[in-house]
Amino acid sequence: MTESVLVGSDLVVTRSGEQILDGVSLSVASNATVLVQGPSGAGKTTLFNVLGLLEAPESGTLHVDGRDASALSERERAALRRSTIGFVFQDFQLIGDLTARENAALPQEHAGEPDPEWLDTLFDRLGIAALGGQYPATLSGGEKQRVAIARALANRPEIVLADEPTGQLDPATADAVLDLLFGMQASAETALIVISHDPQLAPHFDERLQLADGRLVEHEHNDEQPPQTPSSETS
Ligand SMILES: Nc1ncnc2c1ncn2[C@@H]1O[C@H](COP(=O)(O)OP(=O)(O)OP(=O)(O)O)[C@@H](O)[C@H]1O
Repeated sequence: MTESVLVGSDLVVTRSGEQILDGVSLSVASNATVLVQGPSGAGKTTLFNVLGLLEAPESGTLHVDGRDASALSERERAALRRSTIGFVFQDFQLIGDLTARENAALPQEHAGEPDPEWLDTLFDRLGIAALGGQYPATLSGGEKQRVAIARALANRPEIVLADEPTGQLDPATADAVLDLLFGMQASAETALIVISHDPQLAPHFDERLQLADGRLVEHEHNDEQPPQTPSSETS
């Protein structure tokens, strides 16, 4: 049985008296791919922030890589976030006056663990090896997204969280970016949690969660196991 790398239980977030997350519970296996869907305003980005330790829930518990995040100080949560989670933000969030390579290297710098060979590997696999010296303003949306993916994976995180990673891309580039994200997820053995409106993404994921009004209203497992061979009962 694969162990869970992320376990949220009864997560609640309230803003201005309104429940934005209303008792969300979920468990993500260490190599699972999970798609979180839901209409605008359902609470997807809020869930992304909570699962990514960017925002503390008002109540409920969250275990990340076996550690109870609710019991940690702000500083400890930041350290846990840096060491276990890679983020791909909807708007890339690349720093304009750093090159692509410098942007992707940031998590390694923050952790004090430079690993230029791994960055080379990431840039190669993502097809952006030639773009390392360029600044974000000179990159296309798809190229920026690839740099953002390289940055998310720079520290070999256990969990990658991606908020609408294909939202700003044309369909062909979106497909290419998704392929890369899945390819990297499989080879780096991370859990991949993607938030997206796009219903076409669903078949690619092991699990699909549907959020509505801050609640998890559906949880589907996509069983792609090959059909079982007839059991020994006939032999
Ligand atoms: N800082 C805030 N203060 C008050 N309400 C907020 C705040 N941030 C988000 N909300 C509200 O919380 C609800 C959920 O927002 P959230 O961004 O998590 O939804 P979402 O599912 O990601 O939406 P979208 O798909 O449009 O990005 C929305 O009704 C939003 O208006």
